[in-house]
Order: sequence, then structure tokens, then C-alpha cells
Amino acid sequence: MTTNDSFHVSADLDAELGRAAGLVREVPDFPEPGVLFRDIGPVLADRDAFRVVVDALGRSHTFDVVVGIEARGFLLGAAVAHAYGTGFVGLRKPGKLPAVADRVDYALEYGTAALELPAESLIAGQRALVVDDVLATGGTLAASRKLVERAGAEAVGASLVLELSPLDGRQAVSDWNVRTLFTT
Ligand SMILES: O=P(O)(O)OC[C@H]1O[C@H](OP(=O)(O)OP(=O)(O)O)[C@H](O)[C@@H]1O
Ligand SMILES: Nc1ncnc2[nH]cnc12
Repeated sequence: MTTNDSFHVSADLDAELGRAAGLVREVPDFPEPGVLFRDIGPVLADRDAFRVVVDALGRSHTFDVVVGIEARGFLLGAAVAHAYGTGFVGLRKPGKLPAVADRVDYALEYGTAALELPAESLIAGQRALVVDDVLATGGTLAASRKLVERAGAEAVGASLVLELSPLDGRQAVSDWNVRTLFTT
């Protein structure tokens, strides 16, 4: 591991990724007091950082479809799907989809949430890679995995930009192939 400001970057990833890690913005007391919010917006806005992050998220996984989580997982996941030549399925917050195949409720670092799988999206037997921006408590990832597997697809793993290790989200998905680019 090498250190770039407050994040650790996996040593097998290149220096450009280290620069991308330095672009993650820390916002105190958002969305509520006591939460230090990590905003990947500046990483997406930087052409080179966006490219290396998207390439790294898809690397070392074998998948036929990307499953991205609303909202920032849509931005990353759709880019990974395009870069690696697969389709994309978005898991949405409740009330957004015109036709829902399945729903899972779960707990977050700040409150509760639910995710819904669109009807006629995942195909049984597909190898799905879940993509999102942040691993915090792991509730979102565990819910996503459940939706993928209940659809009959194979959840081959997950790729995320940032892991907030003090929240120990890995314990929620400990028996799964979860890769994160930066760890704090
Ligand atoms: O590991 P967890 O504790 O489950 O938290 C991680 C999730 O929290 C954030 O999403 P949020 O629900 O804030 O939605 P947003 O992307 O729409 O802002 C983040 O983008 C992850 O999806
Ligand atoms: N601290 C945090 N920053 C960004 N996204 C999050 N999701 C859950 N906790 C978060």
C-alpha cells in the first residue's frame, strides 16, 4: 500500500490512481452533523482520473453485465459497462421505476434505504459485477447482491472507489469478492 494524503491506494495500481485518490473531496457534516462525506465528484470531472478509475474498477473481474447503484454507482457503473463492452442495470431508490421486479430494504450509515431491481433487466445466469462509489457499512452492497442473486444471476463481485474501513462494511459481504481502489 502507498499513502496519498488520507487514502491508501493499492500498490498494484498505477501512480495516476494515486492522483485520483487525492481528488476525492471530504465534506464535514453532510448530509447530517457528524458524517464526513466523501465526494467523488472531482474524480469524475477530471478526464484522466475518471479514465483510470473506470479502467481499474472493471479490471480482474469477469462479467457480462454491470449493476450500478443509484446515484453515483450509475455514473461509474455505466462508464465501466461501456469500457468493458457489457450492458448496464441500475438499482434504483423506491418510487422511480415504472416496473419493479424485486425490492430489498436495508440500513445505511445515516438512516434506512431500499433498492429496487427493474423488471426485465438481469437475465438468469448472467455474471454481474456490482459497481458503486463508497463502501461504508456494507448494507447497500449486501442488498445489491441479494437482488442480483434472487434474479438468478451470478454476483461475481463488487468494485468500488473508496472503502471507509472504520465502518467495517466488509463484514457484511465477507464471503464475496469485493475490491476497493482507495481505503481510508
Ligand atoms: O455501505 P453503506 O453504508 O450501505 O453506504 C454506501 C452507500 O451510501 C451512499 O449512497 P447514498 O444512499 O447516500 O445515495 P446517493 O448515491 O444517492 O447519494 C454511497 O453512494 C453508497 O451507495
Ligand atoms: N461518509 C460517506 N461518504 C460518502 N458516501 C457515503 N455513504 C455512506 N457513508 C458515506
